Amino acid sequence: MNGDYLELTDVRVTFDGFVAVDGVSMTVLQGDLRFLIGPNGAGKTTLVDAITGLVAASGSATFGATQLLNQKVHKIARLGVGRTFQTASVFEELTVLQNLDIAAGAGRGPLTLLRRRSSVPEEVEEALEIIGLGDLRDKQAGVLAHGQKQWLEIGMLLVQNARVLLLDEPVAGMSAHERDETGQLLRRIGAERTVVVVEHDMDFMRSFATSVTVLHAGRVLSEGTVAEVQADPRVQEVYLGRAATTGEVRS
Ligand SMILES: Nc1ncnc2c1ncn2[C@@H]1O[C@H](COP(=O)(O)OP(=O)(O)OP(=O)(O)O)[C@@H](O)[C@H]1O
Repeated sequence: MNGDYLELTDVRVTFDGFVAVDGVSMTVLQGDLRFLIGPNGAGKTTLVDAITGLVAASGSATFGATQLLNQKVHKIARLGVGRTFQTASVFEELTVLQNLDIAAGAGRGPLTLLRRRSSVPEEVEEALEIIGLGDLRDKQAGVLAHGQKQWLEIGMLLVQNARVLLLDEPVAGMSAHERDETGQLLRRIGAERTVVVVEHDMDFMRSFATSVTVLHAGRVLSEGTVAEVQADPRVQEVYLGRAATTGEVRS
């Protein structure tokens, strides 16, 4: 096993005395496509916020040998840990290529950024290929379909050399076709990276998760393969029972 894995130990986040994340420990290996599921308010997004520096936390979250908790947001990004939000945050007036170029420049100094580019950098070409937006490179991001914007945002993490990707509900609002394309994309990028997907879409989880962690009231309720967590009576009681007919769980 190389050092490319995310290890959380007893992560705890408190808001004014309210414990939102209550001692979470989990390990996500490179090549794993880990889904983080659980009812609304379980603490999924707060856990991702803690790992990416948006909220203070106690405990430990390491990637390689580096402690991520309570570091500055930009430092965590530079360490190779990237995230997306529920709403895609791309620059709508800029083209696909410009969005990727700016993201690629996040790690470079201002002087290098100002220098005119004669060709498309290799990492941007690669990202375009992986996210399947090569033909749309000169389109304004604002005219992309919802799914394509999410893929562009993932591409922006790839050009920043993210080794850990934390994706918050990446398929929310997508068509069935877009969901499937997104699953294939996550498989491609997940083979060489550590990917954690926060999701409520249980059909999507069943199709693409290689492992699942179920959070409930800030704690890990269950963890294992899709089959294992689905068969866990505690999970059925607090969460999956409600999804039996809809495929989607919202409380
Ligand atoms: N900034 C904050 N201040 C106070 N409480 C917060 C804050 N952020 C989140 N919480 C609370 O922490 C708990 C966990 O919220 P969180 O958004 O992490 O849950 P979640 O599992 O991501 O839910 P959802 O599936 O609805 O996105 C909730 O009770 C929420 O109200």
